[in-house]
Amino acid sequence: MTAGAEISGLHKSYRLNDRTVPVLVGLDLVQRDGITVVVGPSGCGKTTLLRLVAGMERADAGVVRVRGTGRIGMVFQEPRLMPWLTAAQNVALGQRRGRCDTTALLALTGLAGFEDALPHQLSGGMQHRVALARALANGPSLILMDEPFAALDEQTREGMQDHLLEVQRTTGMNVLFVTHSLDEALYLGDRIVVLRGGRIAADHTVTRSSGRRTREPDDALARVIRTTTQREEP
Ligand SMILES: Nc1ncnc2c1ncn2[C@@H]1O[C@H](COP(=O)(O)OP(=O)(O)OP(=O)(O)O)[C@@H](O)[C@H]1O
Repeated sequence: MTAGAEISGLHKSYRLNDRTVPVLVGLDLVQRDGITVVVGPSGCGKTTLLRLVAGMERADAGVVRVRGTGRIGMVFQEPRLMPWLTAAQNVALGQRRGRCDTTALLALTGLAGFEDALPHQLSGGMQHRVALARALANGPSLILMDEPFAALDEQTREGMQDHLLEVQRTTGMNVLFVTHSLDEALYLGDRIVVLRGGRIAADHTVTRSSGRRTREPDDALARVIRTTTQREEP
C-alpha cells in the first residue's frame, strides 16, 4: 500500500503584530512512493508544511493524513543529539513503544561498530547518520527531512544523500524532503514539487533515462524548476 502524506486544502497563517500573514492557502499534495522533494523561495512555507504534517503545528483548515503506519520520523538541519548519550542511546530515544534494534539501525546507516561512541567522538556526517537512525527507530512510514544536509561540506553531503537513498531502498519508507539545493533535489527526488504563493505551483515527476541516478543534473528540468521558483508573484 502507498504510504506517505495525503494533504488537502491546507491553510495556515501566522499573526505578526496586528497583521495576519497567510503562508499556506489551500495546499494539496498526495505523496506517491519514494522521495518527494519540496523546493521554493525562502519564506514560502516549506518548514511550516513539514511542521503541520508532523503535528507540531495546528492548521487553520485542511486535512493531513499519513497513510501506512501513520508514524512519522523527523530529521532537522542539525542532528540534535544528546551529547551525554551514546549513539545507540540516542537512536533509542526515537522509539515510542517497544524496543527497536539500535544496532541494526546504526548498521543500516553505516555506523556498525559505533554503538557506544558519544556524539563528540563522531564526525558531522556520522552524527547526521545517528539522527537518521533515530528517525527510523519508531518504524515510520514517512520521514520528514528539513534541509538535513545543508550544513555539511559537499563531500559529506553527497555521502549522506547516498546513505539516504540506500535506507529508502531498504526500508521502502516515503520521504518528504525540503532543500534549497536544486542539484540535491534533482539527485534525490522521484518527484519535485515547487511551493509558491501558498500552494504547489509545479509538480514534476523525475524520469531518469538510464534508470539510474547521476550527479549530472537534467538541465532542462533544472531550468523549468528554477523558472517556476523564481517567477514573480502575480
Ligand atoms: N511562529 C511563527 N510566527 C510568525 N510567523 C512565522 C512563524 N513561523 C514562520 N513564520 C512565517 O511564515 C513564513 C514561512 O516560514 P517557513 O519557515 O515555513 O518558510 P521556509 O520556506 O521554510 O523558509 P526558508 O526557505 O527561508 O527556510 C515566513 O514568512 C515566516 O516569517
